[in-house]
Amino acid sequence: MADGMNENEKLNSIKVCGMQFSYEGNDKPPLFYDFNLGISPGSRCLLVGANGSGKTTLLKILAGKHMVGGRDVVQVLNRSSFHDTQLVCSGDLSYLGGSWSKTVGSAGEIPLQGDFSAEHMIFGVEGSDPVRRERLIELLDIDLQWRMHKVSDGQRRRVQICMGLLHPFKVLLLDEITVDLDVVARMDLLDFFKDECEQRGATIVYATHIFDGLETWATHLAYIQDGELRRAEKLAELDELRNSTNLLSVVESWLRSETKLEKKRPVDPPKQVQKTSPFGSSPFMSSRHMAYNR
Ligand SMILES: Nc1ncnc2c1ncn2[C@@H]1O[C@H](COP(=O)(O)OP(=O)(O)OP(=O)(O)O)[C@@H](O)[C@H]1O
Repeated sequence: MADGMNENEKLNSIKVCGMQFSYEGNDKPPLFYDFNLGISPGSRCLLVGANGSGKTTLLKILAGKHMVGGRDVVQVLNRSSFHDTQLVCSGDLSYLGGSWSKTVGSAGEIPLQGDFSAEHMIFGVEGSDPVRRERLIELLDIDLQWRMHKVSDGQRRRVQICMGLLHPFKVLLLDEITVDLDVVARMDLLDFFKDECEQRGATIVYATHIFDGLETWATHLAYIQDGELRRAEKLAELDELRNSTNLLSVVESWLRSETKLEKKRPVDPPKQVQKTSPFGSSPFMSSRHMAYNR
């Protein structure tokens, strides 16, 4: 189906098996416990859920920013997203998150303190294809003379998005990056993403609270509540959507009817053991549940 992909990659672009995750120093039950997810190549999967349900955390785990369990627990393109740094360095795996100061896709950490032009930022990303770069600059209507510390939030965001998309990703993780964009930029970008999936077999996971125009854009939907996967299905097979005006009302009804989930199992080993452990909270103590932040 997808150019440049081997047989293994065609099975699942993203695979999460029995994942457990807690934020460090957190006494609460794990945010994710025995979490499983599989996303096939070419999918455009919406990730929905209430504030605090775990969308950003999940995307960051998939992006390899937190180490969770062993190499086989979180796999992107059949490789461990945390351990295999080539995934991000090569541009195969790209993450576009909320904050500009964070890693911009395969472009690395971007300092924003100085007076940089959009041109400086965009052309500073090495190894990008000039044709793709021109297409993105045009699509996002970027003026290369923009001074990054003087532009609007939306204009700054366009440059960030452009940089994150310069390399032809195989898996793209989007954490609500369209909030600052005007409606034309947003719709053009969504069309671009659709082309990327249909023409190159790229896979996109998009966490958002804005559902305008997504009924026909997305192929799949994953709904999480309090770190638990409640629904994961093809959008075309979503019964509620047939009897509803739009996706917004479907998701709204899910969130309104959420009841508190039963407490997940406490983290092992039990606290008492941890307290009496000779290792205390040593960072060298190996734990399947420990999160290492990148
Ligand atoms: N750095 C952190 N340390 C400890 N707890 C955290 C941290 N970041 C997030 N959390 C907690 O993890 C849970 C999930 O947060 P997350 O940001 O993944 O939710 P979200 O679904 O992306 O929310 P939103 O829709 O508001 O963006 C929340 O209860 C939050 O308080």
